[in-house]
Amino acid sequence: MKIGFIGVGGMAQAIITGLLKQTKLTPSDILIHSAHASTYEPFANKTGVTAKATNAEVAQDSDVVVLAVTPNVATPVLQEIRDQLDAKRKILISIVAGLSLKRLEELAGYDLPILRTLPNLNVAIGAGMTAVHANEHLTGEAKQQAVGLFDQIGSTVTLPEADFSTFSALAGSSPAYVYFFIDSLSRAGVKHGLTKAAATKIAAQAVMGSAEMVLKSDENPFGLIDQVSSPGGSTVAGLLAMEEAGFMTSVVKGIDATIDRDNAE
Ligand SMILES: NC(=O)C1=CN([C@@H]2O[C@H](COP(=O)(O)OP(=O)(O)OC[C@H]3O[C@@H](n4cnc5c(N)ncnc54)[C@H](OP(=O)(O)O)[C@@H]3O)[C@@H](O)[C@H]2O)C=CC1
Ligand SMILES: O=C(O)[C@@H]1CCC=N1
Repeated sequence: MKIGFIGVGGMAQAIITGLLKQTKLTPSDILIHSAHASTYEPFANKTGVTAKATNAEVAQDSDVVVLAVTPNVATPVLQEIRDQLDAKRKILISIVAGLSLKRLEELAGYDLPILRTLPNLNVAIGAGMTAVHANEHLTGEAKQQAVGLFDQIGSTVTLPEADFSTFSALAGSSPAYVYFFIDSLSRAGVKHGLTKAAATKIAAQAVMGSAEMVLKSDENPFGLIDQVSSPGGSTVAGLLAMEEAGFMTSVVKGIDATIDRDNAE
């Protein structure tokens, strides 16, 4: 199976890196093209994937075409490759935030099997979280194959398209917010005398363990907060100070702004 990527930015590179690490796909199975050779040629040289000269060549020579461009250029790019998207032989996977299946079908072909996805950057290490929704033409083995790509680089969840914006904030953008939280913890460690490297490792390991605890424990997060907060202790003092500075409100406001921006696409 040949997989072609149109757009080779941060997210496409993360998916390709994850696929090469976690699946049986080899660099020769992957084709790429993007707007600037200065982006895709060094990536092809580094990973061994094949750089093509045009978007149309990628679409022509791939069984699965992954649309990984920014939303503002998705329309002209799909118009450019539409003739190559033979509905009997190709699957289109879109990772473009805010681009509906209806719009994808209008632009790429009404009979084309299409999987709309919203992955996150952690697919690069096989720990992604990806929402998927297939159109009516993507069924059976072809659907399993397309969704299976994302199952192999993390977890997937099938969601109604109406929930994609919320998912995008909670899982697509949230890695940035969690990295920000880790960096904030780490900076506080530096303020109190730790090196940045030591503080970052300590903070990241604590966040990773805490996420795993939430997933594996029967308790909800508030129950776990209570277990950490010894009566009269330091944790509850820290929690109250964070809340006084608006911790939960700032997180919810950030998610609201993320959803609003996604809906404006
Ligand atoms: N970043 C993330 O965590 C996530 C991103 N997404 C979605 O993934 C998509 C890509 O985002 P991201 O990787 O962050 O963005 P980037 O800006 O990093 O990548 C966009 C890519 O599109 C390419 N491109 C622009 N114009 C064209 C064109 N005419 N033909 C071919 N390629 C073109 C760019 O080429 P060049 O580099 O050569 O200029 C670049 O490689 C977006 O639609 C976004 O919504 C979804 C989930 C998470
Ligand atoms: O910032 C963005 O628009 C994309 C969508 C989800 C993550 N990154």
